[in-house]
Amino acid sequence: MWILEEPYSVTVGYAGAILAVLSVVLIRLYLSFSCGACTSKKDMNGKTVIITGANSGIGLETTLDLAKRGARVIMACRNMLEAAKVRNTIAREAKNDNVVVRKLDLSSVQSIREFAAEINWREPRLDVLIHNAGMANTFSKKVTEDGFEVTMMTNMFGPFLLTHLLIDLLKKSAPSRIVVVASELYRLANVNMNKPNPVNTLPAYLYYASKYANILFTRELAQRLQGTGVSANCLHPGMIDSGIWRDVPFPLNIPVKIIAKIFFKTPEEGAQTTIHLAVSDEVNEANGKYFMDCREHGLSSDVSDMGKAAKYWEILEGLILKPSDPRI
Ligand SMILES: NC(=O)c1ccc[n+]([C@@H]2O[C@H](COP(=O)([O-])OP(=O)(O)OC[C@H]3O[C@@H](n4cnc5c(N)ncnc54)[C@H](O)[C@@H]3O)[C@@H](O)[C@H]2O)c1
Repeated sequence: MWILEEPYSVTVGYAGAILAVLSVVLIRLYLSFSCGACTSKKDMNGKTVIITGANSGIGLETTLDLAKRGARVIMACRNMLEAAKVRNTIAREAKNDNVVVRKLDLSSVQSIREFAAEINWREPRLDVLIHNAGMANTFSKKVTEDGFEVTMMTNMFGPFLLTHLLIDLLKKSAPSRIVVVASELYRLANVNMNKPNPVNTLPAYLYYASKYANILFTRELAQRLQGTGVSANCLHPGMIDSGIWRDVPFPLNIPVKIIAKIFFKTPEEGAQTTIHLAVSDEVNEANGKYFMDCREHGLSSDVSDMGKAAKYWEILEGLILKPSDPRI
């Protein structure tokens, strides 16, 4: 075996370490330059924005940016204690006291109805609704108190119900916007029209399916809202080093954490396309589109199928809406 003399092996060791650090720095630099940043300087004074899942990751960074622009930001969160702490930091940093926390658990029909009732009662206007909250349940199958599979409920059925319950306020405040945080991982899945509430499907697959459903939903929503002054667009934030990976089980979580630290973007970088869709005048005319790095992107042909989107919409109506709920 060929063994280096000690001074050489130390030199090679140092050189290797320097090369590794340099590679990571270069990767990080590339990631931050390749990430399209929202360039709009738009002031949001007088505008009200609701953002779900606002207390961590992409949602937190989006909230901070919108608060700095002067918006009234309603942080719709599950964990009130955690959200209140984050809210205070954001209000201080943004010098905006008009940031409030409201309780919303998207996995509970009752919580969604209570949240929407409070908003409709308290808020005179709603300019932007951002469906940001999301969860990825890797292995454990879970059914909610209402009998829905938890990932589909949180990521798709809940936002569908919430949109219906807030649509009159959005229309009253037009021009207004709905922004849906989907994912490029939609390409790995499909929705099952015959089994829309897939309680016995592999949970990891359902994250991808819920993101596919988010895109179908946005496209049909945009079509139905034409002429109302309310637009709906969706986006992929990039691969982001956020809490979404927290449920990856041991020992898989260790390489995932390392990969995320090196190769994924920061939550601040990940928030840019959401912010762009929420504020920028450049997207005034966009409706039913998919964005990435603050630019419009193409979709696969099957998720662009409007017949499929219309059919899925009707299934969701039957699954989650009451006859007395507003229809879009
Ligand atoms: N991180 C990524 O690489 C990535 C990639 C593509 C898309 N996304 C999407 O971005 C969005 C934001 O995720 P993130 O990466 O910031 O992760 P995150 O886990 O930091 O944020 C998700 C937020 O959703 C909230 N949430 C989860 N379940 C909820 C429920 N039942 N009711 C209310 N709130 C709930 C969480 O509390 C959290 O605040 C998600 O929709 C996610 O699917 C993330």
